[in-house]
Amino acid sequence: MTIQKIAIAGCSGRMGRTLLEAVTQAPDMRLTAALDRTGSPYLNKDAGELIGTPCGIPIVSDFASALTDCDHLIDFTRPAGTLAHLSICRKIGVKMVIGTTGFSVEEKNQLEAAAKDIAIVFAPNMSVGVNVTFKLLEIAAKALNEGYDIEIIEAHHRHKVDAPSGTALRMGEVIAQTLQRDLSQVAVYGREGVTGERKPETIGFATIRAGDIVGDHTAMFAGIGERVEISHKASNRMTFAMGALRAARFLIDKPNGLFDMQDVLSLR
Ligand SMILES: NC(=O)C1=CN([C@@H]2O[C@H](COP(=O)(O)OP(=O)(O)OC[C@H]3O[C@@H](n4cnc5c(N)ncnc54)[C@H](OP(=O)(O)O)[C@@H]3O)[C@@H](O)[C@H]2O)C=CC1
Ligand SMILES: O=C(O)C1=N[C@H](C(=O)O)C[C@H](O)C1
Repeated sequence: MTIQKIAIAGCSGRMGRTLLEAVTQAPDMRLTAALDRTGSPYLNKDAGELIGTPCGIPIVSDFASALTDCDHLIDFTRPAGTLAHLSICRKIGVKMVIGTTGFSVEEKNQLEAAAKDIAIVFAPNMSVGVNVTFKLLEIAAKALNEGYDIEIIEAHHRHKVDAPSGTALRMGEVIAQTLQRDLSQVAVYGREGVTGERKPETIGFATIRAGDIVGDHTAMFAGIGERVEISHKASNRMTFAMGALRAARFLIDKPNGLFDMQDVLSLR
């Protein structure tokens, strides 16, 4: 068994801490770098202290030198951070697993360009359940392609900064693509005031931010006399972290290319 050398960006964040737990418990992985941004109060502390088990790896902020002895960087931070890390990984040939959400179209193009040189898995949701849900949405959209109004509802914790969630947007993309609609033309993000009647081809998004909700997503297909709801509810961030580890294993023999969890889970 070849041991994969893993670096974690944003290691003191919610996902960073969960990833620390997952990586330090994985028999085929070794944590070789734990990174936080400049100014983090955790710099120079043992990364394991964040999860109650010291591991001898200090938290540092100099990505370029910390990444020299790593195979993969797992990055769940913010678009600006991920893009800065991307350019270093591209330069020194470190593969990336990117879970960050909230990228603009232009920023996503930067990921695609970097994937010419390094292998990347980029997915708004790394859980197996959500990725199976995307397949269920294809089936539902194909069968309920007329006479059903489509709405996507998502709920997350009070600290989440982007909306709608990356997963909700991907759900919209999957449905729009199946129905040969252009999401940028048919998406409706929230409603207020005298909105007029619903246009049949629209795909609506509704966002809830409250408490400690880990991540709930529902796609509703509402017709006359019935409605179908396809839901996923995450109750623990470890489901995302385990998906990220699967993604890193998937990348071992990939020299370059941009992949998502549908590739990792052979769902395409
Ligand atoms: N794909 C998936 O399966 C999942 C994706 N996510 C996504 O992952 C991301 C992180 O979520 P979460 O862990 O809850 O967020 P947190 O805010 O808890 O953690 C984010 C971490 O990134 C750091 N960070 C913020 N901005 C920058 C920057 N510009 N450069 C470098 N580091 C930065 C933060 O540092 P500081 O504390 O100093 O700000 C923190 O350590 C979000 O985009 C979220 O949507 C979340 C769960 C699952
Ligand atoms: O910020 C989060 O917490 C999550 N973000 C992802 C998203 O935006 O879809 C995935 C998950 O739902 C948790």
